[in-house]
Amino acid sequence: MTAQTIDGKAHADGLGARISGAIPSFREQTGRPPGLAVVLVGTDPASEVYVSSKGRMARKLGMASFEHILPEATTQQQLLDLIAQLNADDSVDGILVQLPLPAHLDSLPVIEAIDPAKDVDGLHPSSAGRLVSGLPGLVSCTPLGCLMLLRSQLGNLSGLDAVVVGRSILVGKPMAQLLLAENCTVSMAHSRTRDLPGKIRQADIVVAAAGQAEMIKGDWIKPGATVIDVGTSRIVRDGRKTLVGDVEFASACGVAGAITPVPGGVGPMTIMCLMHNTLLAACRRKALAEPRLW
Ligand SMILES: Nc1nc2c(c(=O)[nH]1)N[C@@H](CN(C=O)c1ccc(C(=O)N[C@@H](CCC(=O)O)C(=O)O)cc1)CN2
Repeated sequence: MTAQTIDGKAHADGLGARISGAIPSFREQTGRPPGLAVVLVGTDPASEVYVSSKGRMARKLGMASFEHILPEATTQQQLLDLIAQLNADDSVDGILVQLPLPAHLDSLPVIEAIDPAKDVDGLHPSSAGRLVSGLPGLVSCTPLGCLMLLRSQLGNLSGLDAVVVGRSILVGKPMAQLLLAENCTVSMAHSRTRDLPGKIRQADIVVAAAGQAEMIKGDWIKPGATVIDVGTSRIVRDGRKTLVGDVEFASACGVAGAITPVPGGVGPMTIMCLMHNTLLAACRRKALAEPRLW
């Protein structure tokens, strides 16, 4: 069996087309485009790439992009002052602070300082609480993108056994809540889980978000399962730097029914779901009808 490869880039392009199609109507009704503010502290090379991709994508779709690149030595108070300024700026509909922050900064108070109506990363405790409570809100971009891929691949997820490997607030926890809301039977696995291969072997859906290169092997996967790989690790293979996921792609392909590749799977959906959330936040802030985007 060779698994079907789930093309995240194609899905993201489709979503992007629907988002850009909805922006002229927002502009007509408000006299301005939806606005996204992205904050980067320091010079982490991967974060610099992600932040510039976000700004580029926002502009490409017709949004306003406000990029705030702060020096490594930025203090907690300076960062909180910037968040307060962005909260008060009506042209900003979404605020995202790129993670991880430098070690001397505490990310949770910064996330808590963001106006929940502008929390396009879905990380504010209010957004997380709304998700758990089944209330409409803004959902963290990577798990939202994973859910879109799963729905498009499998249709109705009700009754399926799902395992989420990893328990971060960015991916694992919101992913488990989204799958629960789809009526999956959800297990959460993490670094202390006993018999991880055994847990994964029972799952119809595997979402791998542990951040460990190629830790999940093909013979851990239930034949025909759908595998969503959130990991992105750079390893050296045959003397060359290679980007790999948390799943050993070659061996998993021989067992799974469908699998996301790395790169080109979940990553492009993360960026497009940020655009999705920015448009949604903009419509909600202005009490406009929300476009149906997926
Ligand atoms: N505030 C946030 N910080 C971080 C988030 C987030 O959602 N919000 N997620 C990640 C980084 N990230 C976006 O910020 C992100 C990661 C990966 C990709 C992506 O498209 N990856 C490509 C490969 C790119 C490469 O070659 O390096 C792919 O998988 O195809 C987009 C966004 C942590 N921080």
